[in-house]
Amino acid sequence: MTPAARVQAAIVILDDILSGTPVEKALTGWGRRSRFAGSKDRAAVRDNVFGVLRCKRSFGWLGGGDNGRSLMLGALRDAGTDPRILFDGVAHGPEVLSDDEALAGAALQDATDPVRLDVPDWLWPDLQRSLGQQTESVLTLLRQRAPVHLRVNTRVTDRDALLAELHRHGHDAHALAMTPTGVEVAGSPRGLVSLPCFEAGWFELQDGASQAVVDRLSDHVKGAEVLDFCAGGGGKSLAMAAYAPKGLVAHDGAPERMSHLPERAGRAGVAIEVVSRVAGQFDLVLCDAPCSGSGAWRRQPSSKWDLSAERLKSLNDVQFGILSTAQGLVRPDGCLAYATCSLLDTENDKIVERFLLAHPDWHSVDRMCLTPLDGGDGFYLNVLKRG
Ligand SMILES: C[S@@+](CC[C@H](N)C(=O)[O-])C[C@H]1O[C@@H](n2cnc3c(N)ncnc32)[C@H](O)[C@@H]1O
Repeated sequence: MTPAARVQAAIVILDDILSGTPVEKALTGWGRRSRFAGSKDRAAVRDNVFGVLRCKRSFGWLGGGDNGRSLMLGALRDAGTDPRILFDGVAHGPEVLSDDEALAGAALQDATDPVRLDVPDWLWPDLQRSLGQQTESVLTLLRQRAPVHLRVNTRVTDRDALLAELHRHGHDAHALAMTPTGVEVAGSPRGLVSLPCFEAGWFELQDGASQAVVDRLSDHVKGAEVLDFCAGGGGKSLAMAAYAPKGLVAHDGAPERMSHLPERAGRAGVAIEVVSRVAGQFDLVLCDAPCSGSGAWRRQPSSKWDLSAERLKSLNDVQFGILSTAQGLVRPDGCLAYATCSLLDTENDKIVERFLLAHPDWHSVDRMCLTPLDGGDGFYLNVLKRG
């Protein structure tokens, strides 16, 4: 496919998404209808779509509209590319720009802050209150593509050996500063999971901030009975398993989300008991709660636009409910850890405050707040104890 044809494909997919089709479904649907597209084409089209979704408001402003065509037009203007080069009317590419389209759009410096920084208006006060002076720099980073991070499985190898193996296979990779287990790979993650060292359990794809959360819990994990109460796909369970707990149980309110965990644990050479009902009490209970995902908007940009005040409020109630249930699963001298990949204080400190008001026998013993300025996703952790 030509660059223009890739742009036209992105326009079609974006229009499908804007009409309500979920992102992955829209991409898969286009992929099925476009057997001629090779893997590089598919990757480039996907990149176009995700690039626009991250910057939907500012690109719409630059392109003078909010349909797929205007958004791609804005994307090209933002990149400093003359759109007439790609909107040239040649077969499979976008139609030539109309006079109206050529004149539409305005300079970004005239846009409001939420438009310029690509967030919904209603969320702007919450973001400003939560991020303070870092609001502009954090939101600017969230407009860009997320870095690719790996977690070395220290039960099998070490970071230097993994780096050497990645270099040997032609990947440009370096150690991450924010976690001793982290590696950043330049460019795309494609091909990484086909490496023999992946099959041998040397690494998992995991953002550095997720790893840093588990590092921070490592003293509570070593030799302890641990419950990962919201295990999902098991990223944190696997990372905790590397810190040698005495036992590790994975649970999730939607147990089907853990379906690949036994296979992943087998590859990593670690023991994780997957349960749909929890029995007993634990030294550490981690609640990696469902949240807005605002710290990971680079990876899931559509969740930025799908979030609403009502949805946030209902997430807050779920978060509080999870902590209230999970505290009963903690041994008297154990720890309850609350984590989210959110940047919003309403999902972080405010939930912990609400929990402590309702459960005055608990108090906070550790707290960590990461933003993309630290090198990975935004993440929040608060560790609570009784007494
Ligand atoms: C942020 S995800 C967990 C990600 C996972 N810990 C990881 O590192 O890959 C949150 C998970 O909480 C689960 N969940 C939602 N409500 C729950 C509840 N009431 N009790 C337990 N888990 C719940 C969701 O199904 C989802 O898998």
